[in-house]
Amino acid sequence: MLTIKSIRETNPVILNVANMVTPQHVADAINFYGGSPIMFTDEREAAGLTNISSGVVFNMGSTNEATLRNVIASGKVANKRGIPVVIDPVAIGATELRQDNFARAAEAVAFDVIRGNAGEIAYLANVNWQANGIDAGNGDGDVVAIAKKAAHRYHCWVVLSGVKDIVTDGETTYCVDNGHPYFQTNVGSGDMLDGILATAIATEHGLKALVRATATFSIAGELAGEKYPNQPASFFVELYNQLATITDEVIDTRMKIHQV
Ligand SMILES: Nc1ncnc2c1ncn2[C@@H]1O[C@H](COP(=O)(O)OP(=O)(O)OP(=O)(O)O)[C@@H](O)[C@H]1O
Ligand SMILES: Cc1ncsc1CCO
Ligand SMILES: [Mg+2]
Repeated sequence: MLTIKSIRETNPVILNVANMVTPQHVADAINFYGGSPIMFTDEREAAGLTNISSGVVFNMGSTNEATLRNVIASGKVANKRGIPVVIDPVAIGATELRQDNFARAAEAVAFDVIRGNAGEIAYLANVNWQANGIDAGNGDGDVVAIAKKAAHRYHCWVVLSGVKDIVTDGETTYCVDNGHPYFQTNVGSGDMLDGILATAIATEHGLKALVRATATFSIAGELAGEKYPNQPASFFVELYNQLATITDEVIDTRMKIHQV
């Protein structure tokens, strides 16, 4: 089982192609959870940094031609070395450029995990959904079916986040029922989850590790929300405190997961 102790002992280096909005949030989340974050922007060190990493995260939130090259260069090395790749198709429904960029990344790189909200994963599953920019938006599709369809299409694990998080390999599917509405109030909580997931599977590769990491992040948010029930910004700072101090006992007690 993935434990907090094993994550902290492993202290895996997690390489990030970040977006321009939330790199500090992502670095802090990885660091407080027990990983060692590093960001880069120059393609000339993509291979060198991937070589020293145990997990990579590609956030497609503000990609340009240079960052897309970084994703492909790092992803190819990660695939060759068996280093897990997490990709976040931020707002992929919004523009054709985002869709082309994701397709180019998918053509060159095999992903271990796609993590997105319902609007993003619905786009990848070819299911009609009214996404709202970076936010999930509205749709009446079944999120379990959508996540499974995307997992089959890209041959990888999918974590579809929201009020309930769906974690699937396309066959075995778990629903995580923990969380707090203030996650949605804060920009970048999904990006932070990407880093948490990479840190988890860099420590222990498997669907169960992804499920536990997803629940851990949501439980940290529940605890933060209990401390600051009416202060969404304080919630976000407290989320870091909770990530830094959460224990396996608390996770075991509070975790609400079921197979669907
Ligand atoms: N209404 C909610 N209730 C409980 N938990 C939520 C809620 N909305 C989101 N979460 C949690 O927030 C985290 C991020 O998921 P979310 O779907 O908001 O990502 P996102 O839309 O990609 O965010 P961002 O683009 O701002 O980074 C997940 O851990 C998820 O469980
Ligand atoms: C606001 C925003 N724009 C591009 S990425 C990002 C952060 C949420 O992913
Ligand atoms: Mg997002």
